[in-house]
Amino acid sequence: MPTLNCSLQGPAHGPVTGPVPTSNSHSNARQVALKILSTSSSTSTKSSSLISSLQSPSDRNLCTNLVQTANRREGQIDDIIQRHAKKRPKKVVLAALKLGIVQMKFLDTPPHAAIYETLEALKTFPSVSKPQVSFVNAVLRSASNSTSPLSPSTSNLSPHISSTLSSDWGSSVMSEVAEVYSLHDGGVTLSCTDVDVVGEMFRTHNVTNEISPLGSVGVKNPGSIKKLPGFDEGLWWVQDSSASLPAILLKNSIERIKKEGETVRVVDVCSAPGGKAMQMGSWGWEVEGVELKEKRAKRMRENIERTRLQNKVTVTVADAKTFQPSLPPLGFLLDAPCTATGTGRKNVDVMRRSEAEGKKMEEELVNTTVGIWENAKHWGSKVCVFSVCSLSVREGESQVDTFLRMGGVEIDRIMPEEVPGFEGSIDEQGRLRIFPSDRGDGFFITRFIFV
Ligand SMILES: C[S@@+](CC[C@H](N)C(=O)[O-])C[C@H]1O[C@@H](n2cnc3c(N)ncnc32)[C@H](O)[C@@H]1O
Repeated sequence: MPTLNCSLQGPAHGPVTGPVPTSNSHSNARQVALKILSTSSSTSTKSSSLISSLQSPSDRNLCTNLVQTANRREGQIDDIIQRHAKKRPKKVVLAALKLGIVQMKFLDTPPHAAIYETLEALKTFPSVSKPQVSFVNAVLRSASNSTSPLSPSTSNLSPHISSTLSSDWGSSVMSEVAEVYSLHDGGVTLSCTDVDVVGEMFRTHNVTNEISPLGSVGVKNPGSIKKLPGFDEGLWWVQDSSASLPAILLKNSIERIKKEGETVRVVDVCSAPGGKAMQMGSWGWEVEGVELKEKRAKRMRENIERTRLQNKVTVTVADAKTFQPSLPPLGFLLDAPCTATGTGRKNVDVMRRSEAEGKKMEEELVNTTVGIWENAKHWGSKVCVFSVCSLSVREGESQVDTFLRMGGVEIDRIMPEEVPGFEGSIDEQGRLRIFPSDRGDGFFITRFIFV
Protein backbone atom coordinates (compact mmCIF):
# COMPACT_ATOMS: atom_id res chain seq x y z
CA MET A 1 0.00 0.00 0.00
CA PRO A 2 1.69 3.27 -1.07
CA THR A 3 1.56 5.91 1.63
CA LEU A 4 1.77 9.43 0.26
CA ASN A 5 3.88 11.94 2.05
CA CYS A 6 0.77 13.79 3.10
CA SER A 7 2.09 16.01 5.83
CA LEU A 8 0.24 19.14 6.82
CA GLN A 9 3.00 21.22 5.27
CA GLY A 10 3.01 19.21 2.04
CA PRO A 11 2.79 20.79 -1.41
CA ALA A 12 -0.60 21.84 -2.77
CA HIS A 13 -2.03 19.31 -5.21
CA GLY A 14 -3.85 20.10 -8.41
CA PRO A 15 -7.60 20.25 -8.77
CA VAL A 16 -9.63 17.08 -8.49
CA THR A 17 -10.80 15.79 -11.85
CA GLY A 18 -14.35 14.87 -12.83
CA PRO A 19 -17.56 16.89 -13.20
CA VAL A 20 -17.91 19.58 -10.58
CA PRO A 21 -21.10 19.20 -8.55
CA THR A 22 -23.67 21.95 -8.96
CA SER A 23 -24.94 24.30 -6.28
CA ASN A 24 -27.71 21.78 -5.64
CA SER A 25 -25.22 19.39 -4.08
CA HIS A 26 -26.13 19.77 -0.40
CA SER A 27 -23.07 21.84 0.46
CA ASN A 28 -24.83 23.15 3.60
CA ALA A 29 -25.35 19.59 4.82
CA ARG A 30 -21.65 18.85 4.38
CA GLN A 31 -20.57 22.05 6.10
CA VAL A 32 -22.74 21.25 9.10
CA ALA A 33 -21.54 17.64 9.13
CA LEU A 34 -17.94 18.89 9.11
CA LYS A 35 -18.66 21.24 11.98
CA ILE A 36 -20.23 18.43 14.01
CA LEU A 37 -17.47 15.94 13.24
CA SER A 38 -14.79 18.47 14.21
CA THR A 39 -16.16 18.81 17.74
CA SER A 40 -15.91 16.06 20.31
CA SER A 41 -19.64 16.24 21.01
CA SER A 42 -20.73 14.80 17.68
CA THR A 43 -23.44 12.65 19.27
CA SER A 44 -24.81 15.30 21.63
CA THR A 45 -27.92 17.43 21.61
CA LYS A 46 -25.78 20.27 20.21
CA SER A 47 -25.32 18.27 17.04
CA SER A 48 -29.09 17.62 16.83
CA SER A 49 -29.78 21.32 17.02
CA LEU A 50 -27.18 22.05 14.31
CA ILE A 51 -28.86 19.46 12.08
CA SER A 52 -32.30 20.94 12.81
CA SER A 53 -30.99 24.34 11.69
CA LEU A 54 -30.74 23.00 8.11
CA GLN A 55 -33.71 24.18 6.07
CA SER A 56 -34.42 21.29 3.72
CA PRO A 57 -35.39 17.78 4.86
CA SER A 58 -32.99 16.24 2.33
CA ASP A 59 -30.11 18.31 3.75
CA ARG A 60 -31.05 17.18 7.27
CA ASN A 61 -31.20 13.54 6.16
CA LEU A 62 -27.87 13.72 4.38
CA CYS A 63 -26.18 15.47 7.30
CA THR A 64 -27.53 12.90 9.77
CA ASN A 65 -26.40 10.07 7.53
CA LEU A 66 -22.90 11.57 7.13
CA VAL A 67 -22.42 12.15 10.86
CA GLN A 68 -23.96 8.85 11.97
CA THR A 69 -22.04 6.80 9.43
CA ALA A 70 -18.76 8.55 10.26
CA ASN A 71 -19.32 7.84 13.97
CA ARG A 72 -20.44 4.26 13.48
CA ARG A 73 -17.57 3.46 11.09
CA GLU A 74 -14.93 5.27 13.14
CA GLY A 75 -12.61 2.27 13.46
CA GLN A 76 -12.72 1.47 9.74
CA ILE A 77 -12.27 5.14 8.80
CA ASP A 78 -9.33 5.55 11.19
CA ASP A 79 -7.70 2.54 9.61
CA ILE A 80 -7.91 4.19 6.17
CA ILE A 81 -6.54 7.47 7.53
CA GLN A 82 -3.65 5.63 9.13
CA ARG A 83 -2.80 3.91 5.86
CA HIS A 84 -2.84 7.05 3.74
CA ALA A 85 -1.64 9.88 5.99
CA LYS A 86 1.78 9.90 7.58
CA LYS A 87 0.60 12.19 10.35
CA ARG A 88 -2.76 12.14 12.09
CA PRO A 89 -4.17 15.67 11.87
CA LYS A 90 -6.44 17.28 14.42
CA LYS A 91 -9.93 18.76 14.65
CA VAL A 92 -11.41 20.11 11.43
CA VAL A 93 -8.69 18.65 9.18
CA LEU A 94 -9.23 15.19 10.67
CA ALA A 95 -13.00 15.72 10.39
CA ALA A 96 -12.59 16.58 6.69
CA LEU A 97 -10.74 13.32 6.09
CA LYS A 98 -13.57 11.45 7.82
CA LEU A 99 -16.18 13.32 5.79
CA GLY A 100 -14.46 12.54 2.50
CA ILE A 101 -13.83 8.89 3.35
CA VAL A 102 -17.34 8.26 4.62
CA GLN A 103 -18.78 9.50 1.34
CA MET A 104 -16.36 7.60 -0.91
CA LYS A 105 -16.17 4.32 0.96
CA PHE A 106 -19.55 3.96 2.67
CA LEU A 107 -22.13 6.17 0.94
CA ASP A 108 -21.30 5.45 -2.71
CA THR A 109 -20.51 9.08 -3.57
CA PRO A 110 -18.27 9.18 -6.67
CA PRO A 111 -14.74 9.99 -5.41
CA HIS A 112 -14.29 13.20 -7.42
CA ALA A 113 -17.55 14.62 -6.02
CA ALA A 114 -16.77 13.48 -2.48
CA ILE A 115 -13.33 15.11 -2.59
CA TYR A 116 -14.53 18.31 -4.26
CA GLU A 117 -17.42 18.78 -1.83
CA THR A 118 -15.25 18.01 1.19
CA LEU A 119 -12.62 20.56 0.14
CA GLU A 120 -15.30 23.19 -0.51
CA ALA A 121 -16.77 22.61 2.95
CA LEU A 122 -13.32 22.75 4.53
CA LYS A 123 -12.48 26.06 2.84
CA THR A 124 -15.46 27.70 4.58
CA PHE A 125 -13.60 27.37 7.90
CA PRO A 126 -11.60 30.62 8.24
CA SER A 127 -8.88 29.01 10.37
CA VAL A 128 -7.98 26.43 7.72
CA SER A 129 -4.78 27.09 5.73
CA LYS A 130 -4.04 26.26 2.08
CA PRO A 131 -1.50 23.56 3.05
CA GLN A 132 -4.18 21.93 5.17
CA VAL A 133 -6.60 21.89 2.23
CA SER A 134 -3.83 20.38 0.05
CA PHE A 135 -3.14 17.76 2.68
CA VAL A 136 -6.79 16.67 2.78
CA ASN A 137 -6.92 16.63 -1.01
CA ALA A 138 -3.82 14.42 -1.21
CA VAL A 139 -4.92 11.95 1.47
CA LEU A 140 -8.42 11.60 0.00
CA ARG A 141 -7.05 11.11 -3.50
CA SER A 142 -4.67 8.45 -2.25
CA ALA A 143 -7.52 6.70 -0.39
CA SER A 144 -9.78 6.92 -3.44
CA ASN A 145 -7.17 5.14 -5.59
CA SER A 146 -6.73 2.34 -3.08
CA THR A 147 -8.28 -1.03 -3.82
CA SER A 148 -7.40 -2.49 -0.39
CA PRO A 149 -10.39 -4.06 1.38
CA LEU A 150 -11.93 -2.26 4.32
CA SER A 151 -11.00 -3.49 7.79
CA PRO A 152 -13.79 -5.59 9.36
CA SER A 153 -16.69 -3.83 11.08
CA THR A 154 -15.49 -5.32 14.40
CA SER A 155 -12.85 -2.56 14.35
CA ASN A 156 -15.70 -0.10 15.06
CA LEU A 157 -16.21 -1.62 18.52
CA SER A 158 -13.99 -0.60 21.42
CA PRO A 159 -11.68 -3.37 22.71
CA HIS A 160 -13.81 -3.54 25.89
CA ILE A 161 -17.11 -4.06 24.05
CA SER A 162 -15.69 -6.60 21.60
CA SER A 163 -13.94 -8.59 24.32
CA THR A 164 -16.97 -8.70 26.66
CA LEU A 165 -19.27 -9.70 23.79
CA SER A 166 -16.84 -12.39 22.67
CA SER A 167 -16.34 -13.81 26.13
CA ASP A 168 -20.12 -13.83 26.83
CA TRP A 169 -21.37 -15.05 23.43
CA GLY A 170 -18.45 -16.00 21.18
CA SER A 171 -16.76 -14.19 18.32
CA SER A 172 -19.42 -14.78 15.68
CA VAL A 173 -22.15 -13.07 17.76
CA MET A 174 -19.69 -10.26 18.47
CA SER A 175 -19.10 -9.85 14.69
CA GLU A 176 -22.85 -9.85 13.99
CA VAL A 177 -23.43 -7.16 16.62
CA ALA A 178 -20.56 -5.08 15.17
CA GLU A 179 -22.09 -5.37 11.70
CA VAL A 180 -25.56 -4.26 12.86
CA TYR A 181 -24.18 -1.37 14.95
CA SER A 182 -21.98 -0.15 12.09
CA LEU A 183 -24.96 0.46 9.81
CA HIS A 184 -26.79 3.73 10.15
CA ASP A 185 -30.43 2.76 10.42
CA GLY A 186 -32.53 5.90 10.32
CA GLY A 187 -35.75 4.00 11.05
CA VAL A 188 -37.90 4.22 14.14
CA THR A 189 -40.34 1.86 15.88
CA LEU A 190 -43.45 3.06 17.67
CA SER A 191 -45.81 1.67 20.30
CA CYS A 192 -49.40 2.87 19.98
CA THR A 193 -52.44 3.41 22.16
CA ASP A 194 -54.42 1.83 19.28
CA VAL A 195 -52.40 0.31 16.47
CA ASP A 196 -55.35 0.12 14.04
CA VAL A 197 -56.04 3.85 14.39
CA VAL A 198 -52.35 4.68 13.84
CA GLY A 199 -52.06 2.29 10.89
CA GLU A 200 -55.08 3.94 9.23
CA MET A 201 -53.76 7.45 9.96
CA PHE A 202 -50.36 6.62 8.44
CA ARG A 203 -52.05 5.15 5.36
CA THR A 204 -54.08 8.35 4.89
CA HIS A 205 -50.91 10.45 5.18
CA ASN A 206 -48.83 8.12 2.96
CA VAL A 207 -46.38 7.27 5.74
CA THR A 208 -44.84 3.95 4.71
CA ASN A 209 -44.92 1.66 7.71
CA GLU A 210 -44.84 -1.95 8.76
CA ILE A 211 -46.90 -3.36 11.63
CA SER A 212 -45.24 -6.22 13.51
CA PRO A 213 -47.19 -9.19 14.92
CA LEU A 214 -46.66 -7.62 18.36
CA GLY A 215 -48.42 -4.43 17.26
CA SER A 216 -45.33 -2.19 16.94
CA VAL A 217 -45.21 0.15 13.96
CA GLY A 218 -41.91 0.46 12.08
CA VAL A 219 -41.28 3.60 10.01
CA LYS A 220 -38.18 3.44 7.81
CA ASN A 221 -37.69 7.13 6.98
CA PRO A 222 -39.56 9.07 9.65
CA GLY A 223 -37.91 12.49 9.09
CA SER A 224 -38.78 14.71 12.05
CA ILE A 225 -40.52 12.51 14.66
CA LYS A 226 -42.67 15.37 15.94
CA LYS A 227 -44.05 15.92 12.42
CA LEU A 228 -45.31 12.35 12.03
CA PRO A 229 -49.13 12.17 12.09
CA GLY A 230 -50.56 11.42 15.52
CA PHE A 231 -47.68 12.90 17.53
CA ASP A 232 -49.63 15.87 18.92
CA GLU A 233 -52.65 13.65 19.58
CA GLY A 234 -50.37 11.32 21.58
CA LEU A 235 -51.40 8.24 19.61
CA TRP A 236 -47.93 6.69 19.75
CA TRP A 237 -44.48 6.95 21.34
CA VAL A 238 -41.07 5.75 20.24
CA GLN A 239 -40.34 2.27 21.58
CA ASP A 240 -38.53 -0.62 19.97
CA SER A 241 -40.56 -3.81 19.42
CA SER A 242 -38.26 -5.84 21.70
CA ALA A 243 -38.70 -3.12 24.36
CA SER A 244 -42.46 -3.62 24.19
CA LEU A 245 -42.14 -7.29 25.19
CA PRO A 246 -41.60 -6.97 28.97
CA ALA A 247 -45.01 -5.31 29.44
CA ILE A 248 -46.72 -7.73 27.03
CA LEU A 249 -45.32 -10.67 28.99
CA LEU A 250 -46.45 -9.17 32.30
CA LYS A 251 -49.90 -8.68 30.77
CA ASN A 252 -50.16 -12.35 29.83
CA SER A 253 -49.39 -13.51 33.36
CA ILE A 254 -51.69 -10.88 34.93
CA GLU A 255 -54.54 -12.03 32.67
CA ARG A 256 -54.09 -15.52 34.11
CA ILE A 257 -54.28 -14.49 37.78
CA LYS A 258 -56.54 -11.48 37.97
CA LYS A 259 -60.04 -11.86 39.32
CA GLU A 260 -63.11 -10.99 37.22
CA GLY A 261 -63.58 -7.20 37.18
CA GLU A 262 -60.48 -6.56 39.32
CA THR A 263 -58.65 -3.26 38.65
CA VAL A 264 -55.10 -4.12 37.71
CA ARG A 265 -52.59 -2.13 39.75
CA VAL A 266 -48.90 -2.44 38.91
CA VAL A 267 -45.65 -0.70 39.78
CA ASP A 268 -43.35 0.23 36.91
CA VAL A 269 -39.95 0.25 38.61
CA CYS A 270 -37.28 2.45 36.98
CA SER A 271 -39.88 4.07 34.83
CA ALA A 272 -38.61 6.99 32.76
CA PRO A 273 -39.00 7.94 29.98
CA GLY A 274 -42.13 5.83 30.38
CA GLY A 275 -42.46 3.63 27.29
CA LYS A 276 -43.56 0.57 29.24
CA ALA A 277 -45.66 2.56 31.73
CA MET A 278 -47.64 4.12 28.87
CA GLN A 279 -48.10 0.72 27.26
CA MET A 280 -49.58 -0.64 30.49
CA GLY A 281 -51.67 2.51 31.08
CA SER A 282 -53.13 2.18 27.57
CA TRP A 283 -54.58 -1.21 28.66
CA GLY A 284 -56.54 0.57 31.39
CA TRP A 285 -54.20 -0.51 34.20
CA GLU A 286 -53.32 1.77 37.11
CA VAL A 287 -49.60 2.23 36.84
CA GLU A 288 -47.44 3.69 39.60
CA GLY A 289 -44.07 4.62 38.09
CA VAL A 290 -40.93 5.05 40.22
CA GLU A 291 -37.99 6.99 38.83
CA LEU A 292 -34.83 8.16 40.58
CA LYS A 293 -34.04 11.17 38.40
CA GLU A 294 -36.27 14.24 38.52
CA LYS A 295 -35.25 15.39 35.04
CA ARG A 296 -36.19 12.04 33.51
CA ALA A 297 -39.45 11.96 35.50
CA LYS A 298 -40.29 15.39 34.08
CA ARG A 299 -39.82 14.07 30.55
CA MET A 300 -41.98 11.09 31.45
CA ARG A 301 -44.77 13.37 32.73
CA GLU A 302 -44.68 15.23 29.41
CA ASN A 303 -45.02 11.90 27.59
CA ILE A 304 -47.92 10.86 29.82
CA GLU A 305 -49.70 14.15 29.17
CA ARG A 306 -49.14 13.95 25.41
CA THR A 307 -50.61 10.43 25.34
CA ARG A 308 -53.53 11.56 27.58
CA LEU A 309 -52.77 8.80 30.11
CA GLN A 310 -52.48 11.01 33.20
CA ASN A 311 -55.51 9.32 34.78
CA LYS A 312 -53.83 5.94 34.52
CA VAL A 313 -50.10 6.53 34.94
CA THR A 314 -48.35 8.45 37.72
CA VAL A 315 -44.67 8.85 38.40
CA THR A 316 -42.99 9.35 41.76
CA VAL A 317 -39.40 10.50 42.05
CA ALA A 318 -37.85 8.06 44.51
CA ASP A 319 -35.12 5.48 44.95
CA ALA A 320 -36.68 2.11 44.15
CA LYS A 321 -34.37 0.52 46.73
CA THR A 322 -36.54 2.03 49.45
CA PHE A 323 -39.81 3.06 47.70
CA GLN A 324 -43.06 1.66 49.11
CA PRO A 325 -46.14 1.56 46.83
CA SER A 326 -49.35 3.16 48.06
CA LEU A 327 -51.16 -0.24 47.74
CA PRO A 328 -49.78 -3.74 47.12
CA PRO A 329 -49.45 -4.13 43.34
CA LEU A 330 -50.68 -7.28 41.61
CA GLY A 331 -47.45 -7.26 39.66
CA PHE A 332 -44.38 -5.14 38.93
CA LEU A 333 -42.08 -4.58 36.00
CA LEU A 334 -38.41 -3.95 36.77
CA ASP A 335 -36.77 -2.57 33.63
CA ALA A 336 -33.46 -2.21 35.39
CA PRO A 337 -30.83 0.46 34.78
CA CYS A 338 -28.02 -1.19 32.81
CA THR A 339 -25.09 -0.56 30.50
CA ALA A 340 -27.55 -0.51 27.56
CA THR A 341 -25.19 -2.44 25.29
CA GLY A 342 -28.21 -3.75 23.39
CA THR A 343 -29.05 -0.27 22.10
CA GLY A 344 -26.00 0.45 19.92
CA ARG A 345 -28.16 0.84 16.81
CA LYS A 346 -29.52 4.06 18.31
CA ASN A 347 -26.78 4.99 20.72
CA VAL A 348 -23.39 5.04 19.02
CA ASP A 349 -21.53 5.79 22.29
CA VAL A 350 -22.22 2.22 23.37
CA MET A 351 -19.82 0.95 20.68
CA ARG A 352 -16.92 2.97 22.01
CA ARG A 353 -17.16 2.44 25.75
CA SER A 354 -13.82 2.08 27.50
CA GLU A 355 -13.01 -0.75 29.86
CA ALA A 356 -12.74 1.56 32.88
CA GLU A 357 -16.11 3.16 32.19
CA GLY A 358 -17.86 -0.08 31.21
CA LYS A 359 -16.70 -2.07 34.23
CA LYS A 360 -17.51 0.68 36.73
CA MET A 361 -20.98 1.19 35.26
CA GLU A 362 -21.75 -2.51 35.28
CA GLU A 363 -20.60 -2.99 38.87
CA GLU A 364 -22.73 -0.11 40.15
CA LEU A 365 -25.82 -1.03 38.16
CA VAL A 366 -25.73 -4.70 39.11
CA ASN A 367 -25.59 -3.72 42.80
CA THR A 368 -28.40 -1.17 42.39
CA THR A 369 -30.61 -3.77 40.72
CA VAL A 370 -30.07 -6.32 43.49
CA GLY A 371 -30.97 -3.62 46.04
CA ILE A 372 -34.16 -2.78 44.15
CA TRP A 373 -35.11 -6.46 43.87
CA GLU A 374 -34.56 -6.98 47.59
CA ASN A 375 -37.05 -4.16 48.28
CA ALA A 376 -39.62 -4.94 45.56
CA LYS A 377 -39.96 -8.63 46.38
CA HIS A 378 -41.64 -7.66 49.68
CA TRP A 379 -44.41 -5.56 48.08
CA GLY A 380 -46.82 -8.49 48.00
CA SER A 381 -46.98 -8.89 44.20
CA LYS A 382 -47.94 -12.20 42.63
CA VAL A 383 -45.99 -11.85 39.37
CA CYS A 384 -43.23 -9.71 37.93
CA VAL A 385 -41.00 -9.21 34.92
CA PHE A 386 -37.32 -8.29 34.98
CA SER A 387 -35.71 -6.81 31.86
CA VAL A 388 -32.50 -5.12 30.75
CA CYS A 389 -31.48 -3.71 27.35
CA SER A 390 -27.98 -5.06 27.91
CA LEU A 391 -26.13 -7.88 26.18
CA SER A 392 -24.09 -8.65 29.29
CA VAL A 393 -24.58 -12.03 30.98
CA ARG A 394 -23.67 -10.45 34.30
CA GLU A 395 -26.54 -7.95 34.02
CA GLY A 396 -28.99 -10.53 32.67
CA GLU A 397 -28.70 -14.29 33.23
CA SER A 398 -26.45 -13.96 36.30
CA GLN A 399 -28.86 -11.50 37.92
CA VAL A 400 -31.66 -14.04 37.51
CA ASP A 401 -29.48 -16.63 39.27
CA THR A 402 -29.02 -14.12 42.09
CA PHE A 403 -32.77 -13.46 42.36
CA LEU A 404 -33.49 -17.21 42.47
CA ARG A 405 -30.88 -17.64 45.22
CA MET A 406 -32.51 -14.79 47.17
CA GLY A 407 -35.67 -16.93 47.19
CA GLY A 408 -39.43 -16.39 46.98
CA VAL A 409 -39.73 -16.65 43.17
CA GLU A 410 -39.73 -19.17 40.35
CA ILE A 411 -39.25 -18.51 36.65
CA ASP A 412 -42.55 -18.36 34.78
CA ARG A 413 -41.44 -19.71 31.40
CA ILE A 414 -42.07 -17.56 28.32
CA MET A 415 -43.90 -19.55 25.64
CA PRO A 416 -43.24 -19.25 21.88
CA GLU A 417 -46.83 -18.23 21.07
CA GLU A 418 -46.43 -15.18 23.34
CA VAL A 419 -43.55 -13.72 21.36
CA PRO A 420 -44.25 -13.92 17.60
CA GLY A 421 -41.08 -13.13 15.69
CA PHE A 422 -38.88 -13.86 18.74
CA GLU A 423 -39.64 -17.57 19.24
CA GLY A 424 -36.00 -18.47 18.54
CA SER A 425 -34.78 -16.14 21.29
CA ILE A 426 -36.24 -18.22 24.15
CA ASP A 427 -33.47 -20.02 26.04
CA GLU A 428 -33.69 -23.43 27.72
CA GLN A 429 -34.88 -21.85 30.99
CA GLY A 430 -37.78 -20.06 29.32
CA ARG A 431 -36.13 -16.61 29.34
CA LEU A 432 -35.76 -14.31 26.35
CA ARG A 433 -32.29 -13.34 25.12
CA ILE A 434 -32.68 -11.06 22.10
CA PHE A 435 -29.65 -9.93 20.08
CA PRO A 436 -29.67 -6.78 17.94
CA SER A 437 -29.13 -8.99 14.90
CA ASP A 438 -32.43 -10.82 15.67
CA ARG A 439 -34.59 -7.71 15.32
CA GLY A 440 -34.43 -4.37 17.08
CA ASP A 441 -32.66 -3.63 20.35
CA GLY A 442 -30.90 -6.33 22.31
CA PHE A 443 -32.88 -7.28 25.43
CA PHE A 444 -32.93 -9.87 28.17
CA ILE A 445 -36.30 -10.64 29.79
CA THR A 446 -37.35 -13.07 32.52
CA ARG A 447 -40.81 -13.48 34.01
CA PHE A 448 -41.27 -14.63 37.59
CA ILE A 449 -44.05 -15.87 39.76
CA PHE A 450 -43.96 -15.40 43.55
CA VAL A 451 -44.20 -18.65 45.48
C1 LIG B 1 -33.69 1.35 31.38
S1 LIG B 1 -34.24 2.87 31.97
C2 LIG B 1 -35.96 2.60 32.09
C3 LIG B 1 -36.74 2.73 30.82
C4 LIG B 1 -38.24 2.70 31.08
N1 LIG B 1 -38.65 1.52 31.79
C5 LIG B 1 -39.04 2.80 29.82
O1 LIG B 1 -39.64 1.82 29.37
O2 LIG B 1 -39.14 3.89 29.25
C6 LIG B 1 -33.76 2.78 33.65
C7 LIG B 1 -34.24 3.94 34.51
O3 LIG B 1 -33.98 3.60 35.87
C8 LIG B 1 -33.71 4.80 36.58
N2 LIG B 1 -33.08 4.42 37.86
C9 LIG B 1 -31.78 4.12 38.10
N3 LIG B 1 -31.60 3.81 39.40
C10 LIG B 1 -32.81 3.90 39.99
C11 LIG B 1 -33.27 3.70 41.32
N4 LIG B 1 -32.43 3.35 42.29
N5 LIG B 1 -34.57 3.91 41.59
C12 LIG B 1 -35.45 4.28 40.59
N6 LIG B 1 -35.05 4.49 39.31
C13 LIG B 1 -33.76 4.30 39.01
C14 LIG B 1 -32.84 5.55 35.61
O4 LIG B 1 -32.78 6.92 35.92
C15 LIG B 1 -33.53 5.26 34.27
O5 LIG B 1 -34.46 6.25 33.98
